[in-house]
Amino acid sequence: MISQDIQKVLIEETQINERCKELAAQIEADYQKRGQVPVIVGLLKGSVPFMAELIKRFTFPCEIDFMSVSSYDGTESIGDVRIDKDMDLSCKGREVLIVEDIVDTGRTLREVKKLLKRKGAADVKVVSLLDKPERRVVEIEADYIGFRVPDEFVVGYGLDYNQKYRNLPYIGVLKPEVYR
Ligand SMILES: O=P(O)(O)OC[C@H]1O[C@H](OP(=O)(O)OP(=O)(O)O)[C@H](O)[C@@H]1O
Ligand code: HPA
Repeated sequence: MISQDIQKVLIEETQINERCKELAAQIEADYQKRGQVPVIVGLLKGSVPFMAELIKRFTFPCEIDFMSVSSYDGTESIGDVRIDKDMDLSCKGREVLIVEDIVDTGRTLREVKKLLKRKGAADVKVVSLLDKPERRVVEIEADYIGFRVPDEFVVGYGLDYNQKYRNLPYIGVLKPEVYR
């Protein structure tokens, strides 16, 4: 059982669901005012559970797409951001809402925002389930944040360690022996 590898739970599933409700209401109010049909772009793979929980609460018209970018090897940021899969839809002249699982160093977000702006997106906003501000090396903030987390490597609810633990329904910290 993967839950045996967890040292502590930081954020319970019920807290995540509650926060998703609040975030969805806030985003809905903002986008309704704008009157456009935004493209909601999930960054694979970590954003999948959060995106699913969030978008089912939207009642405004929107389109969904995904991008795949990689920037981590184990617990280490490789410093470089690689685009493995681009959006299928065009973002030219569109309002884009990026869905992230975590903003850590900020490098991924900087590169993805840069790319979408270069491709002509009219507006790029970001919603992230987690924010780890102590680790930031790039000056960037998400527009909507679920929870702030301390400077610890977290897993669950989409977040992985070496591709595992994404399916945990909560956010937790692994036992140190798992990294050995
Ligand atoms: O702020 P940063 O330091 O750039 O880190 C945040 C990014 O790192 C993780 O992606 P990863 O490359 O591990 O891909 P994944 O979503 O498939 O796990 C996470 O999903 C964010 O996209
Ligand atoms: O704390 C983290 N956990 C999982 N993936 C991550 N990518 C950046 N930071 C993290």
